[in-house]
Amino acid sequence: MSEALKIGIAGLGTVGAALVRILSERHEALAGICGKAIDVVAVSARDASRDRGVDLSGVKFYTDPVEMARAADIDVFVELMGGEGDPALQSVRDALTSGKHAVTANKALLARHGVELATLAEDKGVLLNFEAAVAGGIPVIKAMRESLTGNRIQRVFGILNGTCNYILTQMEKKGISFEECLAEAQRLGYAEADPTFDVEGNDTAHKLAILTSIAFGTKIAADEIYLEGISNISIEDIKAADELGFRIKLLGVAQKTETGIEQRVHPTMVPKDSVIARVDGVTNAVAIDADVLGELLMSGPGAGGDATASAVMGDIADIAKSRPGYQYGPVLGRPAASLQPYSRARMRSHEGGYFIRLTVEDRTGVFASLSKHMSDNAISLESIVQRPGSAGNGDKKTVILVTHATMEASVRKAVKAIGSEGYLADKPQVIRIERPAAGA
Ligand SMILES: NC(=O)c1ccc[n+]([C@@H]2O[C@H](COP(=O)([O-])OP(=O)(O)OC[C@H]3O[C@@H](n4cnc5c(N)ncnc54)[C@H](O)[C@@H]3O)[C@@H](O)[C@H]2O)c1
Ligand SMILES: N[C@@H](CCO)C(=O)O
Ligand code: NA
Repeated sequence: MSEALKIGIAGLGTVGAALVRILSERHEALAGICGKAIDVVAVSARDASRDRGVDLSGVKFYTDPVEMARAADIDVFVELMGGEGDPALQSVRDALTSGKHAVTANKALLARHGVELATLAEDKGVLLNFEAAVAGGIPVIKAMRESLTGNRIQRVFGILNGTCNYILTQMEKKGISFEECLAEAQRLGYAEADPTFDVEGNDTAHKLAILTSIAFGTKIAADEIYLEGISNISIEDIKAADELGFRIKLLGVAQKTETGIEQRVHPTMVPKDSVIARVDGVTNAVAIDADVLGELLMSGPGAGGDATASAVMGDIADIAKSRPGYQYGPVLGRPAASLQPYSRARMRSHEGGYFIRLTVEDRTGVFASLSKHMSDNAISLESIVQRPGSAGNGDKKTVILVTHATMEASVRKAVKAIGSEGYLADKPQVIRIERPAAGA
C-alpha cells in the first residue's frame, strides 16, 4: 500500500466533526478502496478543548487555519469553516499556492472567488474539489463536470437550500410558524451560521452561480442573480397555493434565453403533481436539461453533517485515488482561463405564469378594474378567485389571480397600476409559477 494521504481539516462544526468521525470509522475500508490510508493529521478550530464527540488524540492542533494550510506535513487542506472572506479565502489560497490539494464545502467562498481559486489550482497542478458546496450530498458537480461531458445544457434548476425547503414543508404539513421551523432547522445543523443567508436566498444564489458557470462555461456571476427569499411567504400563500393545485418551493433557475443567461432565485409555485413539488424537508433536487441525455433529475439530502461529510469524503477519496483526468486541469469543467464572460438576460423579459394575491377593499368596481388592468397589459388569466379577508382583515377581500404565460414586465406594470387605484389594503404578493418538464 502506498504512503498515507495526510489530511488537515479547518473547522470542526457540524460538517467538520461528522467528517472526522466518518474518516475514523471507515479508515480501513477507505484505505482498501483508495490503495492508501487517509489519515487526519491536523485540525484547526476556535476552541481546542471543546468535546465534539470525536477522538482527536495524536492529531496536531492549530489555532490558525492559515498556518495549517501552509504546513509541510499535510497533503490535503479541507476547509469547513465557512465565510466568503478570510480565513477561508486566505487558507485555501495558501494551501493551493503551496502545492496542496484543497477540498471545500464553502459555496459563499466559491461564488466570490471560485474562478481565482480554480485558476490557481490549475496553475499549480492540484485539485480543488467542492462537491459538498452545491446540493450537499447529491453528486451534482461530479455529474456535470464528468458524466455530462459533451452535452449542451439548456437549463439547470432546483431546490438548492435544505433549510428553506424544510421550513416550507413544515409550515405546510404541520402549520408551524416560520420562526419555529427555522429554529428547528438550525438545531438540526442545516442552517448557515447566519441563517438570513438561507431564508433570503443568498445561499441558493451562491450554489446557482457555481452551477451556472459549470453548465454554460461562463465566469461565476453571483451578483447578477435576481434574488428573492422566502421570508415574506405566509401560511396564507401556502394554503392558497394548495387550493389551486400548487406547492411553493424556493427554486434557483439558470437557463439560456435569446437575450443571455437568466439566473433567478425566488419562491416558485410548482404543480402539486410534479416530482419537484414532492421533494420535502431537507431534501434537495437538481434538474438538468441536457441535449443528448434529456432531462436528468437528482434528489437527496441537501444539508446536515453526515450528508455533507459524505460528499467531502468522496472528494478526498478522488484525490487519494489520483483520478485520471482531474488530477490536473479544469476545475470548473473546463480550464478557468477559457470561461466566457457571463451575459445576463434581463428579468423583465422573463416569461411565465404568475400567482398574484391582493387584499382589496370590499367595494363595487374592484373586479372590473382588476380585469381592465390585466387586459390593458395583455395578460390572460387562467383563474380569478375571491374569498373573505384573512383574520383581522374581515372587512377586506382576498383576490387571487393566476395568469397564463406572460412577460414579467407586463405583470410589474399591471401590479403597479392596480396599486395606484387606492383599493389595495396590503402589499401585493406576486409568486412566479414554474411548470417543470415531464420528468421533473
Ligand atoms: N451544515 C450543512 O448542512 C452544510 C452543508 C453544505 C455545506 N456547508 C458548508 O460547510 C461549511 C461548514 O458548515 P458547518 O455547518 O459545519 O458550520 P459550523 O458553524 O457548524 O462550523 C464551522 C466551524 O468552523 C469554525 N471556525 C470558524 N472560523 C474559524 C477560524 N478562524 N479558525 C478555526 N475555526 C474556525 C467554527 O468555530 C465552527 O466550529 C460552511 O461553508 C457551510 O456553508 C454546510
Ligand atoms: N444551509 C445550507 C447548507 C447546505 O449547503 C442549506 O440549508 O441548504
Ligand atoms: Na453536491
